[in-house]
Amino acid sequence: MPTLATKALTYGYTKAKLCLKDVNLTINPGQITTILGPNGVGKSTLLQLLCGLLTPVRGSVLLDHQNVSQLPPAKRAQAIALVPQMTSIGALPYTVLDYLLLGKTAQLGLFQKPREADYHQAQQVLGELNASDLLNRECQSLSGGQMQLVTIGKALMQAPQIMLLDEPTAALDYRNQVQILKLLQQLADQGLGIVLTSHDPNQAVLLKHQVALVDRTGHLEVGDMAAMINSEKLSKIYGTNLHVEYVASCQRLVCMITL
Ligand SMILES: Nc1ncnc2c1ncn2[C@@H]1O[C@H](COP(=O)(O)OP(=O)(O)OP(=O)(O)O)[C@@H](O)[C@H]1O
Repeated sequence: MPTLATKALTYGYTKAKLCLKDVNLTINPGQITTILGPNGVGKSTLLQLLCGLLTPVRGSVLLDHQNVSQLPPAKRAQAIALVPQMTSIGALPYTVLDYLLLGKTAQLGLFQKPREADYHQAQQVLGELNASDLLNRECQSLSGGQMQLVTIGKALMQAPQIMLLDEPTAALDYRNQVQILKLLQQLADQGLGIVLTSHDPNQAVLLKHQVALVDRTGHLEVGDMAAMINSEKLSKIYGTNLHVEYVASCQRLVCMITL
């Protein structure tokens, strides 16, 4: 499995205003990285840079030693899957099955139809997500949470080596949140590099590995979960009082808000 790394990555949508500055982040095989930070600091932008949808103003994103923005799109899609934020997915005129099969595009020839095995994979992926009943539904008829599961399913269809997920549990109920977090752990155990954004530091605690905090100046600090998740760092980054405490009954740190 490849390593994905940014070197002094800098980006702005306009020249006048940079939103990410000198970001150095390494995503190793089998490692989960949770990106936390306030609204609008550039977390989604970072994911789009990591998969080559956006091109850095300065610095680079390297997949092993190859520049991601110079890789052919099919090669990129074979290595990296992006699960976009729910708010950026418009109304889709597909059935769930057709949408899932779009995940195979990079592996099929130009005029090649999906193969028998691809249909089986679509059923299997929905089964893993506990959403088999959605197979023949129109995407436009799905609830927000159902669509989020299906969108994760489409990324799984790509059989990527690295998965980037933008707030993958934002629309999900607690059972589905647990299911997706466990799935991410399983994928990491299989050697995939996993990066997700979240607004819940508790997810970073549960997923344990690496945590990246993006601040309002566009700088990113990265470290082990134990070093990054504490009251002081989180209160500072979010600009509000947060309390992080070990709760024995949960056997983990818990992040709490206070009013
Ligand atoms: N296409 C675009 N054109 C211009 N500015 C953009 C564009 N997309 C995002 N931005 C701006 O870039 C900044 C970073 O946006 P981004 O979506 O990466 O933030 P985020 O950290 O993911 O936020 P949130 O937590 O609210 O999802 C924001 O100020 C946003 O308004």
